[in-house]
Amino acid sequence: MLVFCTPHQFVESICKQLQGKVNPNAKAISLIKGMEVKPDGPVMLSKLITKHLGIDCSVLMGANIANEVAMEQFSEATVGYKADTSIAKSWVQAFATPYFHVAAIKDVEGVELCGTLKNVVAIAAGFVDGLGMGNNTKAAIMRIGLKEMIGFSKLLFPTVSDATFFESCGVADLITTCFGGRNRKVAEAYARNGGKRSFDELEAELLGGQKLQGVLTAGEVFQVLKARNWEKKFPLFATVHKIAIGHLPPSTIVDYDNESAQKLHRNPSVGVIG
Ligand SMILES: NC(=O)c1ccc[n+]([C@@H]2O[C@H](COP(=O)([O-])OP(=O)(O)OC[C@H]3O[C@@H](n4cnc5c(N)ncnc54)[C@H](O)[C@@H]3O)[C@@H](O)[C@H]2O)c1
Ligand SMILES: O=P(O)(O)OC[C@H](O)CO
Repeated sequence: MLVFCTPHQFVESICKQLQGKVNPNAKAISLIKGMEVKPDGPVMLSKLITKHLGIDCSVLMGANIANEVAMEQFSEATVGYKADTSIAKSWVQAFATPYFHVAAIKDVEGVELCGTLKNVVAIAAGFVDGLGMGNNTKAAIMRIGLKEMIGFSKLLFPTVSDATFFESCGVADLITTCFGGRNRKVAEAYARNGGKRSFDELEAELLGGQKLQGVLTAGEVFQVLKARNWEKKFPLFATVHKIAIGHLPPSTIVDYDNESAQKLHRNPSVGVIG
């Protein structure tokens, strides 16, 4: 059993180092929240691991801020698996404890996209905090962000299930990250400084060697939006990226094209009910 848990930007190089050294019967699981964007489109990391190592790869995502899990405080997680129920059962057995409840669902892309995209929304939530706005604003941003997470996931993978977003990997992880995560923390500092200190500088100062995922993911999501002409469908995702690279001021996080957002919410082609 191989467990992958590293910042997402290093996965491909790690896989290349492992090539030819892994038993073909091994099973992998990725706890990594992020994706890669290749010239022909986005690639989920579970797929990248399978491609490089030729082994099955499930994912485990959820509302799991590491220090709280380490203190054995009750939390839940979701295993996303491809097809084989016996593999899913073995991962649940490997991870579950009385204080860490694990459920498995057959929606590997949906579970992985929840973990990936919530980091972009957490950056937006951090901007709201840094701007001194209150809980109503943060809740609004989280609601719009969740709608964009669902819409984007279903456009990329029509098999993604609505039910996935109500598991720990979905709404629960969104909530914990928007209130207690590192993405939120660094984005708050970025907005407090009016966007004048870079994310790289703030990450180094505030995270003591740990790595942010949301800013890179916002850039990767933006590449997909540009390539597919979806920018107007996902105004929050696009705005987070533009703020993070300094093309817009942090205050614009509540100032994006609301008309487009309303259209997204009512557009049945993205499977979102207004
Ligand atoms: N920390 C959490 O609360 C938490 C919870 C759930 C999921 N995750 C996800 O797990 C993944 C890993 O997060 P983390 O918090 O454990 O990592 P982290 O931010 O603590 O990053 C440090 C790790 O990255 C490794 N690293 C640094 N540079 C590297 C390089 N060039 N090549 C390879 N490895 C390198 C370090 O050795 C170290 O193990 C992320 O995708 C994150 O979103 C984290
Ligand atoms: O600290 P963050 O923002 O990387 O979030 C950590 C985990 O993803 C929460 O489940």
